[in-house]
Amino acid sequence: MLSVENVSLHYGAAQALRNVSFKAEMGKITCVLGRNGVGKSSLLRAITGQHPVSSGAVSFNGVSLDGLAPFRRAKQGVGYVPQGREIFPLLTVRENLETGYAPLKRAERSIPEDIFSLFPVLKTMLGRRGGDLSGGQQQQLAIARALVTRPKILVLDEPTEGIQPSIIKDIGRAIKYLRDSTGMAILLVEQYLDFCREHADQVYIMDRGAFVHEGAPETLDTPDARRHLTV
Ligand SMILES: Nc1ncnc2c1ncn2[C@@H]1O[C@H](COP(=O)(O)OP(=O)(O)OP(=O)(O)O)[C@@H](O)[C@H]1O
Repeated sequence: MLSVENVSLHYGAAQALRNVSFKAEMGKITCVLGRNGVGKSSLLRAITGQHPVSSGAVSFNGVSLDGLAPFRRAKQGVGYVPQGREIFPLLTVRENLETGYAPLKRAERSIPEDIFSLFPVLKTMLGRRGGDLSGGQQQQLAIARALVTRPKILVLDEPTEGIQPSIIKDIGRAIKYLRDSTGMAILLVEQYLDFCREHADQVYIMDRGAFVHEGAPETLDTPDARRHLTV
């Protein structure tokens, strides 16, 4: 499992995470909810190594990730789908997928076929440039690219943001399939309450850089939880 213990993170003098601790278990979908700017992306940056933590510890399956560069975390099995997708617009879909080879040994460098079962549209668009895809197709490509790295934990930053409902459904189906078929851990941050309610096994709510609520998805409907989610 992924374990985050007492992590704080600063941007200069501004503190974005305050002594955050939580766990994301294998074979479970863990969802972190919160309003704009409460620190959700910062939490994922701390986990993936995109930004250094000021204090605290992050480990995955007993291996400390502290101080490791992002590509070394990818080698440990941390797959990242960043906010805004960060597709390479001038590379083709196939080339975007192949950037996921970077942490793999030469013999492992192939595109797993089940990516195309999850997201069939990608197979028909392998030769198209990433920048020509719709937002929803780019999100599917970003998830597929992370899957090429053979992650043991998939970390997604607001995967439903700006995406049409039919593709949100496909993404929901995909993460459930991945959880059930591979037993990987899935950690996602979201503002979209219904998506978390429907798919999460465990939810956390973040407010001003700290967790203020933890429980099963049904607990999202309590007044205490709602207080931290309404704008
Ligand atoms: N690179 C940065 N430099 C300075 N401050 C930053 C930086 N990135 C984020 N912040 C600040 O840190 C706080 C947490 O931001 P973060 O992006 O983690 O929030 P978030 O919950 O992911 O929000 P959103 O839903 O808008 O992505 C915010 O106050 C934000 O303005």
